[in-house]
Amino acid sequence: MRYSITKEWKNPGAPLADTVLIEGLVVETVVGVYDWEREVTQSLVIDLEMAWDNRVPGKTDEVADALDYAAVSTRVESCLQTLRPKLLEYGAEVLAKTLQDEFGISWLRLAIRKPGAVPAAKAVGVQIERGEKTETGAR
Ligand SMILES: Nc1nc2c(c(=O)[nH]1)N=C([C@H](O)[C@@H](O)CO)CN2
Repeated sequence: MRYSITKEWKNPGAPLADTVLIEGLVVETVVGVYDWEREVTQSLVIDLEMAWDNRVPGKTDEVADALDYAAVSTRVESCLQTLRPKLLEYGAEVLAKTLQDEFGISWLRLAIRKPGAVPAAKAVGVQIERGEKTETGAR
């Protein structure tokens, strides 16, 4: 008899490790603490890792069961363009809460980079993790 080794078999009750990814999403918005920065738009680069139970869309092949990365990307852009944050920290906090509330994401890791803000660096930025990974991926 053959046994397939599943996560549940190895570690019942463990948080689901599945995620949906968005990497290198470029958003043009007003951002920054200095007066000149309130007069221009600059590029932010967003990386997102979001807990989701991919077993369900993996069975049904229905986007309605998936965390739609296209829909999330559109919301990331509209959120940051409306917010026009001074600090990346504030942008990250509001964006994380917006995505968790609107898409039912239990846990996410979010990085916002601001290329060119420090000319000697490739990019500077912030990274946050919010929420808990649950057994099913749901909130
Ligand atoms: N931790 C942070 N430090 C700084 C930020 C920020 O958002 N978080 N922002 C700035 C300025 O806006 C800078 O990017 C202008 O080049 C400075 N430090």
